[in-house]
Amino acid sequence: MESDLSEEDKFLNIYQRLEFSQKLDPHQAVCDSRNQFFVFSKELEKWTCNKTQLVWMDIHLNKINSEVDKYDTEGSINNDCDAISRLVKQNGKHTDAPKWKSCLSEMDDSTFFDLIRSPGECKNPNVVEDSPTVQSLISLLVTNSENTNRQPPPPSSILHPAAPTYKKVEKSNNTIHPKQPVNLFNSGRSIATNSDSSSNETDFAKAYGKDSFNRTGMNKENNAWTHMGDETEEWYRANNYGGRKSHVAASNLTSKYGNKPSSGISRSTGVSNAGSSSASSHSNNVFRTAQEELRIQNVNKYGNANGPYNSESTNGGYGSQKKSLGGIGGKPRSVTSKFKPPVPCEENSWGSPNESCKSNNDQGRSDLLKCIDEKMIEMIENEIMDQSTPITWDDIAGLEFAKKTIQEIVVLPFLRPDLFTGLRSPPKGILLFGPPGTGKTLIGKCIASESESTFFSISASSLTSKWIGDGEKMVRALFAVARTRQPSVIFIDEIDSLLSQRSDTEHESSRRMKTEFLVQLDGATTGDDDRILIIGATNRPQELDEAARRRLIKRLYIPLPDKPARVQIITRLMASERNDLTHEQVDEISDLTDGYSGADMKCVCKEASLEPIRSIDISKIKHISALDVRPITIDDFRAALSRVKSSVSAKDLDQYLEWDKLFGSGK
Ligand SMILES: Nc1ncnc2c1ncn2[C@@H]1O[C@H](COP(=O)(O)OP(=O)(O)OP(=O)(O)O)[C@@H](O)[C@H]1O
Repeated sequence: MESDLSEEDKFLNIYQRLEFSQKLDPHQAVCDSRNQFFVFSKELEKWTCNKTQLVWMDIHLNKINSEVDKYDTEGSINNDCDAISRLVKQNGKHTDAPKWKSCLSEMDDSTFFDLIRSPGECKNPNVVEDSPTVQSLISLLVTNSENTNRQPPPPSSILHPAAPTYKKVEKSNNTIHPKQPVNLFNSGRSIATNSDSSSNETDFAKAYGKDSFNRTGMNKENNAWTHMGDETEEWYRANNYGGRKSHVAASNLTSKYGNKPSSGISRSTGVSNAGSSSASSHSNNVFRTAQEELRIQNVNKYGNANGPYNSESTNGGYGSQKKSLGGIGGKPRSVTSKFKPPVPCEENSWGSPNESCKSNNDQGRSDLLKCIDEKMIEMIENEIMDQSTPITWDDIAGLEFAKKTIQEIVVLPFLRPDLFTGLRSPPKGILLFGPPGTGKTLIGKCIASESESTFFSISASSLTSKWIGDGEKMVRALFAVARTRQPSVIFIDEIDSLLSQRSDTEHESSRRMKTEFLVQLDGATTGDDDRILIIGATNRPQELDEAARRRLIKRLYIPLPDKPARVQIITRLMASERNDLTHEQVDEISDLTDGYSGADMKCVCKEASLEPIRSIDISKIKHISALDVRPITIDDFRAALSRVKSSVSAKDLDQYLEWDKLFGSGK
């Protein structure tokens, strides 16, 4: 599936998600600058998740799909989730948060600041050269110090001068896996090398379009390093950072980094050779302040001192129109500007509502959604809110007991809430358990359409992989949106993987998501006012967390279809196909399919319906009329049955029956 998003949109999308997920919690804002490290070290764990998220998004955007296949050393990647966990495992040695924590906490201040300024040159033996963690760390420092309005680290352009790319790296024996996403903050493209600046521009322009080359504020004449040099100089002027020199001329800086063949990060960030152009721009040794230099260049280039971001200028700066990297008023966010998260309305680090929160209120948005990220709301409405064809009870074969119970406890109370109050109030959590492919999802959809509710369908594995790191926020957002769309049904497929029994070894983010889910579940299932029904579906009820089990009061076993149900499925599916099956033959097929699930039955029917096509001579298939294709016969079913087997074993069935006896709502 090719995404319609432009490269820039994709980048903004990912960048904002990352930025969003790095938003500080209030307690982190009180830490002093040295303690920041501990906080950020902790955050590295979070960063690991973000990388995963990034990997996932890349997978989703079809950027590394084929690479994932190559990566599958065990030969069985079943889904994105597996792929990601494997990628994370591989990347693990680079993002080893505890190791970083101890290594950095022991580090003296000067090593620490050296690391920030020039990670590639840091001589600390514990710092892994080329480690993406170093870059992540720097990115975190930059982003977070902006968030907290504390003393800023060096300008981000020093550390990651180039715009991010989706550069594909060929598989190699590097310690960093080739499929590891290109660090957003480190493009791997060295833009500013004087000798090949034009080719770099071409590269960059190729990747982002000619326009975006200008929009980043980096262009051929006013080349990136000159710009960086100025910014750097200003930064050093403004901040006596870490007790170091308060003023360092840009040329000094550039020669320091520019002439050394540095390794690791600085090489890849483009810092290493970047100095030469700057040096030439300062070669006449006339010292100007950064501000002056910038103004002159802007006047030359744009005809005004404010450069591309001049409010009157039609030349849109990067993000100067609608989109911006957290920038305010169309200007890109600078290192000293106050962080404006893309999150519309969570409390900021200082405990007061942020700007976008206020504007949301101004716009009169629902109170329920005011603290939820707009992007998440959008995602929920687009991806999770199910607007597929309504399902009726007649579409579900068999399962009479489950249907009757559900009608009684769910549908009627949803339609007439006034009749079902007090003792009659219905359960708000239902668990559907049973073998795969027996119609649990169908029932969920049917409940939603019959009770005229909004249907939210989410699979737990997508919560844990797709929104990894953001899972807990996603859960909160999901329930908030569901509250605004009442009555609503939230259907959670594979609920066992979301609410499996908690263990000490599980990841922090997954534990947080579980807790959030249970809290929301509790709220939704005990709140009298809410008309939200939670339906969990699982094939592994025995793995469900006890607390979750308790909250899903009605636990209904959805078994394999019995014979009448199988007849019903065959008849319904064959109704739309030409066939010459008699009642007796349908009966025979249903006998032959004992032990098949509803999904298996569908497979058999599909396979049988292909037989008439297979019998057509391949040379005639192009011209044959649909009416000339022979009808489906019993023999086609016999052939299909030799290929399609039941997917559920007798042993599995015993387990369900046993669990039903213990915890099920029975017959
Ligand atoms: N009782 C049924 N009546 C009609 N069709 C059914 C029934 N059960 C399953 N099917 C068919 O099988 C397909 C899969 O069913 P569904 O997704 O509801 O199963 P499920 O129990 O949710 O499976 P899983 O546990 O794997 O998610 C349906 O789209 C439908 O075509």
